[in-house]
Amino acid sequence: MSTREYDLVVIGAGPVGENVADRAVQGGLSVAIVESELVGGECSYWACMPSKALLRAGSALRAARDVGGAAQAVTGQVDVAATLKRRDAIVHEWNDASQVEWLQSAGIDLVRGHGRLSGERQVTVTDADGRATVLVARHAVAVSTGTAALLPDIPGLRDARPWTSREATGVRDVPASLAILGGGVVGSEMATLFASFGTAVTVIARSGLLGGVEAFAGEAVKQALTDAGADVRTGVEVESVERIASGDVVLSLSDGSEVRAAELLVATGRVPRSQDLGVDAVGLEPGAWLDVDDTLRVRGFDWLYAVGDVNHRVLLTHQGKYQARAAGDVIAARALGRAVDEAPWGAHVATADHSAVPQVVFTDPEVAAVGHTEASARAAGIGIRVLDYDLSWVAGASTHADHYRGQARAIVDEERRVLIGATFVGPDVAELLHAATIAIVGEVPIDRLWHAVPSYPTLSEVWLRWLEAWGR
Ligand SMILES: Cc1cc2nc3c(=O)[nH]c(=O)nc-3n(C[C@H](O)[C@H](O)[C@H](O)COP(=O)(O)OP(=O)(O)OC[C@H]3O[C@@H](n4cnc5c(N)ncnc54)[C@H](O)[C@@H]3O)c2cc1C
Ligand SMILES: NC(=O)c1ccc[n+]([C@@H]2O[C@H](COP(=O)([O-])OP(=O)(O)OC[C@H]3O[C@@H](n4cnc5c(N)ncnc54)[C@H](O)[C@@H]3O)[C@@H](O)[C@H]2O)c1
Repeated sequence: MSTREYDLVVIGAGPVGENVADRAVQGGLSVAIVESELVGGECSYWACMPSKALLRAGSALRAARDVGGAAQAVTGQVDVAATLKRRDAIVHEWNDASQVEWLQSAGIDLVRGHGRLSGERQVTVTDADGRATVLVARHAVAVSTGTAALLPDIPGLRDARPWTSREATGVRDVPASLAILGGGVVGSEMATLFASFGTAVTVIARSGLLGGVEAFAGEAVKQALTDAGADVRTGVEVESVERIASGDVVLSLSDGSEVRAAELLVATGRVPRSQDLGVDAVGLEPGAWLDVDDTLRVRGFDWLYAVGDVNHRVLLTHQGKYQARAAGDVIAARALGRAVDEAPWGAHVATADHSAVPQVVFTDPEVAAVGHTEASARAAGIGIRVLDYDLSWVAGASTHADHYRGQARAIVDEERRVLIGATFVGPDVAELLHAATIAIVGEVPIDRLWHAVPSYPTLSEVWLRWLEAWGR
């Protein structure tokens, strides 16, 4: 067994761990990063990148079909083989050589193998041949091990060999039919994707689609999926699952009906990858989320940090990377005795996690949201005004597409007279989102927004319509 010493040891080289390590090196620390699978993590190989690569062909085709002149040039369906090939290129054929090269260029030492905490400031890494290396951290250990798919306790489910998001995003043989359990972000995006491939999709959701965003967004996605031929069943649960002799999967639902499909995708949320992480060696519970303060330090420790999905603050790559920038900087500052800025919106805290999280869901239509929804603002006791506008009424929508359908909602804090939430639903709304994020984080007074003039004719003119609804 060999022992090596570093200022910081990071476990997990997903997008978040990579960024913690990079910032700490830039701050003057020596850093080792431990990875058991591929450098780049879930996001690069089995989540964000392959899913968005696969969804793009369908969305580009839908966009062209709704523009007279372009529509006439579209004579076929999505070319599935070509789409899978493009996905393979975007995930670098599941080879992490380029990410390893980047780690080297950034001055971060990679230790391949499974990392486990083996004591205070100590990580033991076991490689594929069973050899152990002990990494001693002079200052801190950061856990960025992410999440795995949650499989609910439904009779027969595990034996039916269901897909998780990994099999769906890594698909090679597109099934003729697919049942999807769960109507959250993964379920809705994968339903959109496989419907675009011509698969007969059935979604089974116990409530509506996309809980957590404004209800009109989930309803628009449900309508579009139904229009695309998918069977979307909401308000039902799966009671049991069986893979029958023919190879199909049969699901028995709470309303007495059955669904039969070639494959079943389970998209019912995530569990933290803390089960086999040695957290019990430092008094924490295996399999639990790691609870952190705003500097991403695990509560009760002065040397242990948890950054990204595994801390359960926000399960999104960009927000995890934002946390990583704060964590890498604060670890270096604390190690080297520099000033720490822990005030809200300071350099060393992830304040935006609480009030300004942006997310784009790449369904048809796209859903882009940041900050509060009407329901979350009211639940927080904030006095608000809701400004709704039909996106198809702005001039830009009529040139963008022939039958543009969309909706936009702003949530304004009446007392502070600032925007605290925005939701856009419609084709190509993703790029509208960042302006709203800036307005929320910057707490731009609504009266000043009158001077932020959207270009004509763009979809951004919805900002003007919101202001007109607010009044001056
Ligand atoms: C299908 C799908 C699509 C998604 N799409 C988007 C999207 O479009 N946009 C978005 O913002 N978010 C998206 N997400 C969420 C996003 O994938 C996560 O928020 C992001 O991957 C979290 O990054 P992370 O670095 O914390 O964890 P991960 O990306 O999960 O990386 C963790 C790394 O740690 C390694 N690891 C785990 N345990 C150990 C150990 N004990 N020892 C050594 N290494 C270990 C793992 O192998 C992995 O490489 C999607 C998720 C899914 C499932
Ligand atoms: N575009 C993006 O930003 C993007 C894309 C995919 C995933 N992600 C992130 O990845 C994370 C995981 O996504 P997800 O869709 O797995 O989780 P989720 O939490 O978004 O949705 C899970 C859904 O499954 C339902 N569910 C849970 N248990 C169930 C059961 N026993 N039976 C039926 N339904 C059940 C929940 O009610 C919920 O609607 C999310 O936090 C999401 O933000 C982001």
